[in-house]
Order: sequence, then C-alpha cells, then structure tokens
Amino acid sequence: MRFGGLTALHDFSIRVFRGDIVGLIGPNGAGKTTCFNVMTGFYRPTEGKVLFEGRDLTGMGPHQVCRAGIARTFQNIRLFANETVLQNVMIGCHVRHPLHWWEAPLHFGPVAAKERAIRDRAMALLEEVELAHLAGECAASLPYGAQRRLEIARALATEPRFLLLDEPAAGMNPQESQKLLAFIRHVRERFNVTIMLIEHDMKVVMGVCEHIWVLDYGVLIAQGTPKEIQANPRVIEAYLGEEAVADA
Ligand SMILES: Nc1ncnc2c1ncn2[C@@H]1O[C@H](COP(=O)(O)OP(=O)(O)OP(=O)(O)O)[C@@H](O)[C@H]1O
Repeated sequence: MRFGGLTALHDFSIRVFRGDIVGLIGPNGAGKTTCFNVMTGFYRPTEGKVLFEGRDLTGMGPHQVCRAGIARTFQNIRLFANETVLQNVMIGCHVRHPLHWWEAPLHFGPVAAKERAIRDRAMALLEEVELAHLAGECAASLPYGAQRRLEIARALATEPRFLLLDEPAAGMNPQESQKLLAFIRHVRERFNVTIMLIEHDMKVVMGVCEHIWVLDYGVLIAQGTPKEIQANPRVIEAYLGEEAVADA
C-alpha cells in the first residue's frame, strides 16, 4: 500500500484462521491501521488482494465489506456522538436488517414489529457489554472505556464473522484492560467470531493473542506465538524493549 512516495505496507501478506484471536503490533507509524483500512475497504490497496472466506473483497467499499462479514472499531472512537447508546447499536443492526425507505415512516404493523426486534437485539448486545443501563444516554456522555465497549457492541450488531479491534485498550486503566482480556475471549466464544487486534498494551496482546505479527516501517519483521515474539531480538530492538518484555 503506497501513499505517493511512502510505502506504508510493503509485501505484506498474512493469513488468519477462523476462530483465532490474533494481534498486529509495531511502533507508531508501522502501518498497522493502514492494514485494517485496507482489509475493511477504507483504502483500496495499490497492489495485492484482500480475500475473505475465499471471496475477493479488493476494491469493495467499507459498507460492502461490512455486509460481507468484517466489522471493526477505530483507534479514534467513531460513534454517532449525538445519538443515544441504544441508537448507536440499532444503526449497526440495520446493516443486516435494513428498513426500506417506504417503511421508515410507518410505525405500525410488520414494520413496528421489525423495529421492535431490532431494538430487542440491540438491548441484548448492550447487556453483553454491560451498558444496558445507559441505553438512553447520549453516546458522547459515556466515559472513554464505555465508549470503546459501545463501539464493539455496534460492530457486533452487524453480525460479523471477523472482528477487527484497533487499540481496544487505549485510554483504559489497568483494571479495565484486565477486564478487556476476559471480554475479548468471551466475545469470541459467544459470537463465534475471529478477532484481530492492534494494541500497544503488551499485557493485553500477550495475554489474549494466539498468534502475533510485528510490523516495522511497513515490513513484517516477525510472527509467532506471544512467547516467540517476546523472545525475538529483532522485535525487542525495534519495538518492545527489554522492560516491556519483563513486564508483560
Ligand atoms: N491516508 C494517508 N495518506 C498518507 N499517508 C498515510 C495515510 N494513512 C497512513 N499514512 C502513513 O502511513 C504510515 C503508516 O501509518 P499507520 O497509521 O498505518 O501506522 P500505525 O502502525 O497504525 O501507527 P500508530 O500505532 O501510531 O497508530 C505512516 O507513515 C502514516 O503517516
């Protein structure tokens, strides 16, 4: 993936297996978010392909990729800030169960039943992320950690088979990120999704991922299990440092 003279991802090829929880790590500017943007149709790759379950998604837009079964969250949270917590999740549900334009003004009969079913499903998702009690609040009013969980609920509302989380632990305190570990595992089991995360919190990455890729200046410098990555001299030098390895 090139931006003018800058190659943000160079010869980068990865294969994610169904049901895994995997991680993408590396220093700032290494190309991690670019990778997510390519996989989710936000960027069209200048070379190469994005394949999902044997289907070529290259060139599809974000909405089509989402309908194909890949959902994501963003490093800089992108909620519908002025909508309620519930509305945010209902918007996600509409990806799979859209209301047709002629249905939107109708608030009775089958349309009302459809809308009620969507509301119930959104509420059930809010229960999962422990936000049901805040359903009527404005999304922007939630604390940071709760906004991150809401973004995950909205992504799950699109019924993905592959969920991409961009720095889910960013801005969380140590207790919250500890809880996040268990939550990510729970999400995999409960929703039967494959999960890939970008994360700088090494306790989270090493604690939850089964396989990790390491990028540096757009180049894959290592891949392996958390143990292998923590022991890799090139990764320690380029990114982790001795201290982080000792802490994780
Ligand atoms: N739309 C764009 N136009 C030009 N350059 C871009 C664009 N998007 C990303 N880049 C550049 O590509 C490189 C990789 O950026 P990217 O955001 O993917 O890094 P990252 O590994 O996610 O970093 P961080 O950990 O800081 O989020 C950077 O040099 C960045 O400036």
